[in-house]
Amino acid sequence: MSRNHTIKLYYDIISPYSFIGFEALLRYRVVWPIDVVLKPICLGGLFRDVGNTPPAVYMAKELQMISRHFGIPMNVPKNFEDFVMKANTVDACRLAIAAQKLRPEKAEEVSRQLFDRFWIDNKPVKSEEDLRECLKRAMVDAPGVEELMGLIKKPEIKEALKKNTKEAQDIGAFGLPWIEVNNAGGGRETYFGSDRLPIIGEFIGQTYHGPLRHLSLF
Ligand SMILES: N[C@@H](CCC(=O)N[C@@H](CS)C(=O)NCC(=O)O)C(=O)O
Repeated sequence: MSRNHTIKLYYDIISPYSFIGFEALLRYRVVWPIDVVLKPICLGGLFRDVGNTPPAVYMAKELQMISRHFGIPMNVPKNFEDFVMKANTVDACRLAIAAQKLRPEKAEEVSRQLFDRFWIDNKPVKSEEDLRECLKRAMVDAPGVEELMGLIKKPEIKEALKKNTKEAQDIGAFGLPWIEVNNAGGGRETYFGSDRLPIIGEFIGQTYHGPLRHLSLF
């Protein structure tokens, strides 16, 4: 049995701060004794259910600075609001869940490729072709690509995305990334945002050394 702290990360590919939180936590897995559990959800559904309509004020400029800080080459399109409002990442998030079920060893890389395509290449992650491209980049084998593309249409995967979204709501989420930390001593805390690693560190008795610490360990 693992004696690590368990961190659940609730995220949606549409959320740029989720991308930062995803990479930040996965990087810290080699720095802190943590297990990271990925929980793709539907941010639109969460906002609707909790009645949140957040303003996108200052986000575009701030994101460019944050991505530099983290060394994640995100691109914030000029038509940022339009880009996000017109996007649909529901099937992308279903694919992230399907990968956890069918190709767990590829699940992280599938999410990463979806985030990369949307937030680095600024390309949609909506059509079958878009999603197939991400699976190929994640080095999923050809039969796996076909199985996963079939699986995202199945009720069990649609339900799993709804279940994760409801679970996030039940633990207080109103935005993303939403992070639940269960420390090894039995304590539990939840956090909103990719910028909470210093206080998460405090909760699990670890020090935060900035966004690039993992690089100095190899
Ligand atoms: N300070 C947080 C901001 C996160 C954030 O603004 N997330 C957006 C989605 S990308 C959200 O859920 N906003 C809801 C709200 O602000 O109420 C961070 O750095 O991660």
